[in-house]
Amino acid sequence: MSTRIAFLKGHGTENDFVIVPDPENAIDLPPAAVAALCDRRAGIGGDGLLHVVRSAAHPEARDMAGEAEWFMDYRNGDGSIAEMCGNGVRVFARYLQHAGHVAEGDIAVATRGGVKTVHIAKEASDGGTAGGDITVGMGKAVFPAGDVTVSVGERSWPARNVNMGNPHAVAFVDDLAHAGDLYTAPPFSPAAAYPDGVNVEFVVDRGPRHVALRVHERGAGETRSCGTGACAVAVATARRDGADPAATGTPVTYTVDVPGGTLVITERPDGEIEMTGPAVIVAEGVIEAGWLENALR
Ligand SMILES: N[C@@H](CCC[C@H](N)C(=O)O)C(=O)O
Repeated sequence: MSTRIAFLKGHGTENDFVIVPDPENAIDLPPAAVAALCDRRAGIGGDGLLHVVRSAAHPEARDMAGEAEWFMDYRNGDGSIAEMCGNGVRVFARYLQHAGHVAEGDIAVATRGGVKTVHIAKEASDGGTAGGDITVGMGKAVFPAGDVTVSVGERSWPARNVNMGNPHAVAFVDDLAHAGDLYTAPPFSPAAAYPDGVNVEFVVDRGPRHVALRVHERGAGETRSCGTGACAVAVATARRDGADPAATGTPVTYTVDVPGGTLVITERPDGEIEMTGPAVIVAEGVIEAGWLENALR
């Protein structure tokens, strides 16, 4: 482990990340190091960590290097690995722009969930400091068969099993407060539905094609936003509402309010899902020499 590591801090709708630029994949980031960096009291703090590596330098991304120069090696805040992070990929693209690796417009980013197309919009004409919104082609949702139940305390709900590269259980509730404090992961059944754990979204209606969610993320706890979760919620809500773009040939758009902001999700007739939202770089610095070694003792 190098003793001096440059980092940045960023967020997308308040889903926040420690960003570790490491083009040549020279930094060893075992799960305990990631958890120490994401610790909100003793570390920098974040729901997750974005390890920024050239695809050609990472064994999991080498075969995507021809399509996408950069690989988002995403880790959850507890150090576990996830297939995809929707807010993370927007913040990742914002970092690449901030560092001068890419310009506004279309880029490709390699992820464990495949290559994602990302569009970095021009900065808003009002000169907002966060830059323009970023739109990500999130791929298609998969609906694994079988009923799932999610519970919190005495209450339980049927949930829609949606896979956005990573697993989600989407439960429609009468009141977001019914999700409780979400200090622990909501139990689900059957256990076989999610052998590797699950992200659980609780959803209420806000208006026509407008919903709000709370989320408990696998590997992070309750967060202020989840991009893949918002996509899972949009498609689950569309099916509940009888809206299927593949059947009608018309794209369907949902506005998804999350505790940390708003995301706009469109499902196209070919099943491709696009997510649009903000991505902000907050700070940058250097990790104190020796701190990580001490944290890992
Ligand atoms: N916050 C993310 C999802 C991160 C991964 C998730 N916790 C998992 O383990 O699948 C997002 O914005 O999609």
